Amino acid sequence: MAKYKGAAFGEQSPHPYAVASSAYSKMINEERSQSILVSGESGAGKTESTKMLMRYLAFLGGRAATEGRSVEQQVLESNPVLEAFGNAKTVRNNNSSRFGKFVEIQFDQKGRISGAAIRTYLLERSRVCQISDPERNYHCFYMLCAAPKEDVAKYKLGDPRKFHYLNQSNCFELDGVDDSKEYHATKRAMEVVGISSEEQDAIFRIVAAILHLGNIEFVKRVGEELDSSQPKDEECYFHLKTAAELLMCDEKSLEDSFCKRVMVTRGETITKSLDPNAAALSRDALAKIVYSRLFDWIICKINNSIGQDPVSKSLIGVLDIYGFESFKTNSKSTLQTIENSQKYGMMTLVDEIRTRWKVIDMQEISD
Ligand SMILES: Nc1ncnc2c1ncn2[C@@H]1O[C@H](COP(=O)(O)OP(=O)(O)OP(=O)(O)O)[C@@H](O)[C@H]1O
Repeated sequence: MAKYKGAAFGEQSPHPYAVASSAYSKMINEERSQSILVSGESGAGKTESTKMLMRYLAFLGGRAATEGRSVEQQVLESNPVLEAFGNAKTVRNNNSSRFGKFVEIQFDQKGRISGAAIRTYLLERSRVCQISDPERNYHCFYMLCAAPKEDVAKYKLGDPRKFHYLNQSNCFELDGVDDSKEYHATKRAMEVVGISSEEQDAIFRIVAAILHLGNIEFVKRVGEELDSSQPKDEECYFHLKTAAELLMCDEKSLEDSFCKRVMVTRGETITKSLDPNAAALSRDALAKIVYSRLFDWIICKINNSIGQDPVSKSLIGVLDIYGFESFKTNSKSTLQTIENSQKYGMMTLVDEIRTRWKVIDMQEISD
């Protein structure tokens, strides 16, 4: 680190430290905020490079250890929490970030770090309900299944192979990763970033509730002719009840929110029963929205704990964007759609998705 300090860009061998050093010097000398864009294919090393950039900025602008836990320490310590809830195993990377991240490091007049903010966007919500072999869902689900016995019993969990949102893929474990140890490490990191033990319990209750939601299957309601649905059997009713308990909501209302659709027209409210397929889609939609709101809440909590400097002089932003991927199911028409969107603008892409996949929710489109 010391070797790169003050060295001209290109003087030392290529390294993220050289980029961070150059951004810092420019910020001081030109009195202007700087941004570093970290881009590359999935698995190229963007997240690891981002961590190195942060460590180097902390080295240049950090405070002495005697001044208590610093902003830069907190930013670095928030990584395990972000990774537990926003990273998953993909074909290319066992710890792939499934969200974009912009970390803003704020500096004071003297070039010392005075605050920070983490902004995230476009978490891949579809992964919560749908995974393909040999990928995994978000790490936190497996960690919770591998938690100490009393926690597993409290959340009524168990073997991850029993949960539909996890067993669509045959991959449950990662080489060299012990999920039970990761569970403890994540809880420790949560504590460091200011998430209390009650809040941790609330977070894990939601994670467990999502797994229970996924196990509610629907069948046509007995004796009804038109579209209708109800949980398939006793086991499904158990998962419904457990999910309601964990989410602290009414079981019947939760069931109705899957099996019925309420439409409000001028002056009247119409309740329409849904068929089993539509009910399963409602269940998945709820799981996705709850998970993405949980993720946003965690980020917000971390930001409050780190603290921003409202009068900071300048900042260095580090953008760690999504890695590019080529899926097996990338059809020619999908690629054509993306090419068209580049030619004609974003709205073309949005419209094409709307018509081709009949999606109307904007968040679904961005996913
Ligand atoms: N500098 C490095 N030294 C050693 N190993 C590295 C380094 N950078 C990355 N790796 C290895 O490559 C893996 C993938 O890196 P990383 O998660 O940073 O990729 P990424 O580009 O952020 O991918 P994604 O877009 O999927 O999130 C890491 O888990 C690590 O094993």
